[in-house]
Amino acid sequence: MTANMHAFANGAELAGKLADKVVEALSAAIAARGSASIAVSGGSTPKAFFQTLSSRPLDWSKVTITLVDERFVPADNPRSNHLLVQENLLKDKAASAQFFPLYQAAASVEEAAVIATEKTKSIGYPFDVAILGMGNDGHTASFFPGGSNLAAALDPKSPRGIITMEAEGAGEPRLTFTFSSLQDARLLVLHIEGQGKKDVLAKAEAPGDETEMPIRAVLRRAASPVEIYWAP
Ligand SMILES: O=C1O[C@H](COP(=O)(O)O)[C@@H](O)[C@H](O)[C@H]1O
Repeated sequence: MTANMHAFANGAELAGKLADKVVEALSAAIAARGSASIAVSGGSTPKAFFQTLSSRPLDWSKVTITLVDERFVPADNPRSNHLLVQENLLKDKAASAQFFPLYQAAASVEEAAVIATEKTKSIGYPFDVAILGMGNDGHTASFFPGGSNLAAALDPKSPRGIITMEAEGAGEPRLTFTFSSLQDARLLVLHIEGQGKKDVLAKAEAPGDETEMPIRAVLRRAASPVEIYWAP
């Protein structure tokens, strides 16, 4: 489908411009439907963007925030995406937003996925905004090459909701929204930084199997245009 590249001089400039774009999309959703939703990624890339976004004026009490994916670890674990969002986004002006975690204190990751799917249904689809990241192995969300549930995660016929993923490169078992849940977000962003990630993107844009670089599913088949935000 369509991908539009937005390149910036540095991460701070990117964080500001991406926050502008996201606030515009969330404000439009509130004006049109009375509420707004955003699914965000974890990892090392989004920290500065989260901090910038959290300081922006908006009726945050009408905004629901969730995660694109999560590790099967509680929120006090340093590797938790929830913790990253808690410390960098759910503060300042954005403190009044509602947050839906994916991690559930269930006996198994499978059970947690069922509970999280049920709980996040009330957010409503499509998401107004989904911000994806990308790993150096070409994964996005928790769609990992060689992942245990990769085929189901990428299948456009799989239902919206959360499924489990285990993979060599993933560390802990993961919880991830399916491709069908994310690909039609009203604003669909791929946020990457560094020359290395730009090179990975170029490889993903070349011919090759989706399962080798699952970000290809988004670049090739997302219903919404993919807005790529990049800085060196
Ligand atoms: O495992 C994950 O990694 C990706 C990319 O993370 P980064 O550290 O390279 O920015 C992230 O998008 C995803 O949400 C996270 O769970």
